[in-house]
Amino acid sequence: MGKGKNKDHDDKVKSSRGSNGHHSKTFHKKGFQETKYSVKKDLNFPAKMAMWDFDHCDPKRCSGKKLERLGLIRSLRIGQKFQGVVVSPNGQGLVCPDDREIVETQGAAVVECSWARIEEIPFNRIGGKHERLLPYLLAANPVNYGKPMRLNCVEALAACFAIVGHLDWAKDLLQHFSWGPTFLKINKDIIKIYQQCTDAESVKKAEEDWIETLAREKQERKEQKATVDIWMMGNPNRQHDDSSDDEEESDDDENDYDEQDQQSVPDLVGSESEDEGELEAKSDIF
Ligand SMILES: C[S@@+](CC[C@H](N)C(=O)[O-])C[C@H]1O[C@@H](n2cnc3c(N)ncnc32)[C@H](O)[C@@H]1O
Repeated sequence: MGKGKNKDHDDKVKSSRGSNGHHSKTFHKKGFQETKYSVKKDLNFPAKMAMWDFDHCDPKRCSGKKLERLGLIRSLRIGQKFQGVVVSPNGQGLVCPDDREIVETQGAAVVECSWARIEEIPFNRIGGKHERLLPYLLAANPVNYGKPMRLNCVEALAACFAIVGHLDWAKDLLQHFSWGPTFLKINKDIIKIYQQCTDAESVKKAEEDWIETLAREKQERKEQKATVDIWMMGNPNRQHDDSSDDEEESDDDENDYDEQDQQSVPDLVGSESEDEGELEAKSDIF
């Protein structure tokens, strides 16, 4: 029995040559066929995917490396260009539904690096003819959860596929990550809007409208909260002072309200500017 088990194991462990030219051993783990060092091709995925990997990240937490282990993505060398859509902080226009044909025929690529070390990337030696930014989307990965624009590599690729109309590809890709489906869930509404656009300009307009709507809704929520807070503070005073002159009391209340209102203005403005800072994180990042 022990012999048979070993034989079975030996059958599964095979030497193969990865895209980086190194020999590597493949092994089976949790239903996937992975390789110890890099690549085991999953030839079933419908789109080509590639990355320039600058090895900035912890391999255990790096989504690009995981895609590579799954055989879904290939590594490109510095100096090598990519024919498909390059989703990159160096992009000019935004990914848009008009990119669909390029993605379908040539695929999509990302730059696997640390956000903190982005200035070290030799963007002039990587990339391609179709370099793109992503429009406003929220990250769902554990490192940058809830932050706009700070997507990791698998989220960036999935976002690109979803925007060009391949939500099915996005789902397939993200299902390899426990938090992956959450990315599509928290961005569901805005992805639908982007999918209905055509070119980069229309996506830009949709993005601006979305950010404006978010900012307005946030402002309204704050105003509602401020009003509720004022009434919560005001009502007990009324109850305590019911013996005093109604008119005078009413004037005081009004003054109190004004004062309160005045005081709350800087607070609202202050916290709103923080929010705007968050909404404008996109321009801060790039
Ligand atoms: C900076 S790396 C971080 C990778 C991370 N260490 C991981 O585990 O995947 C993320 C890459 O995804 C792409 N990306 C993410 N958000 C983007 C955005 N808003 N616009 C353009 N590209 C983006 C870029 O290729 C970027 O270099």
